[in-house]
Amino acid sequence: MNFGVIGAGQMGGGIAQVAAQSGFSVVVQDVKQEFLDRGRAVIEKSLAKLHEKGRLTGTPEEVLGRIRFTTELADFADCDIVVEAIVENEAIKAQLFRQLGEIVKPGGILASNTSSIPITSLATASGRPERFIGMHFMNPVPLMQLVEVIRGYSTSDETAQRVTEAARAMGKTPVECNDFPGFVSNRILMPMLNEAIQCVMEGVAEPEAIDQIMKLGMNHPMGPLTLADFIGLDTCLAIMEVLHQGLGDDKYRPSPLLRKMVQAGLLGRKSGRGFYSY
Ligand SMILES: CC(=O)CC(=O)SCCNC(=O)CCNC(=O)[C@H](O)C(C)(C)COP(=O)(O)OP(=O)(O)OC[C@H]1O[C@@H](n2cnc3c(N)ncnc32)[C@H](O)[C@@H]1OP(=O)(O)O
Ligand SMILES: NC(=O)C1=CN([C@@H]2O[C@H](COP(=O)(O)OP(=O)(O)OC[C@H]3O[C@@H](n4cnc5c(N)ncnc54)[C@H](OP(=O)(O)O)[C@@H]3O)[C@@H](O)[C@H]2O)C=CC1
Repeated sequence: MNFGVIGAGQMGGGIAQVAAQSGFSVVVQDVKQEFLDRGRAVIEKSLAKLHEKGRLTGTPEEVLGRIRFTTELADFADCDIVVEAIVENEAIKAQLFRQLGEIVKPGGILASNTSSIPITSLATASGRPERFIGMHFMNPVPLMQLVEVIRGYSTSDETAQRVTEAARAMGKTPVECNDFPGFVSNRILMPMLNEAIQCVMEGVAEPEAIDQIMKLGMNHPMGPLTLADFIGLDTCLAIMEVLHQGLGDDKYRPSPLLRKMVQAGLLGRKSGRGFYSY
């Protein structure tokens, strides 16, 4: 299997890693060499950790040897499946898929790891809607079980089947749903994180207390503000905007504090500061 990944950020790097762990031959692309170098370093660290715990088949070097890093989209020409994991912005993703539709071999499947953007719109941009699908991995990819598989309006059964098989080969459990804003995962998760942010804004409790209450009281592995910082506050805001616009209900209005923090460049873990400092 020739597997392509676009974007070497936290999701793209993780997807490339698990694809290589399952024996696929992987190409990862990002716009600048420095992003590729950073992505590679994160993958190396994760592989070392898994190896140390005896949870890796083969050595980290063997797995890394199956990943090729590039800045050229042309290197995806021979891929069987390409998963996009760039910034959560519909216009930027659509532009990328217009290009990819021209580059990837006709039988190749294009997939998006988008958290919320309509799969059907991206499928139209790609020019190959039958061979387009949502393949939504969870963060951190090497540790999380789920892949949410989202069919667009024209996605073929064969495409859904091939992507489901690929997800299983990557050690994941694929679960299918339909193309509605935020799908299932973020339609349910993100309003909870948004509400936690609203609690900070209204002074209901300090961030640490909100996280403790949800961890100890609901057995969540991470408190909602820790999780929002982990996902990236820019990504959380982008998802809330899609829910708000797409479902047309003010219950999905992004918290003004979330908007202000993103404007201030406080994006969470990836920028060094969000609700906590890293
Ligand atoms: C926004 C979207 O569109 C969709 C989304 O993804 S939403 C986000 C979904 N994800 C979640 O909700 C994650 C919630 N958090 C969790 O499930 C857990 O905190 C977790 C699985 C991340 C960690 O589990 P944990 O065992 O309780 O925590 P922790 O002890 O910190 O980590 C376990 C180990 O895994 C390691 N680890 C963490 N990330 C790793 C990675 N990427 N690769 C390899 N190892 C990793 C840690 O270093 C740690 O190792 P040690 O035991 O040696 O210290
Ligand atoms: N964070 C999460 O928990 C999850 C995120 N997702 C989704 O995955 C996608 C990526 O998110 P995440 O990995 O967190 O984001 P990151 O910000 O970590 O990574 C995005 C990467 O894509 C690069 N990029 C930006 N624009 C382009 C472009 N035009 N062409 C190629 N590469 C580009 C970025 O470069 P630069 O540094 O220049 O911006 C960066 O390396 C989003 O759609 C998000 O919604 C899905 C599941 C979970």
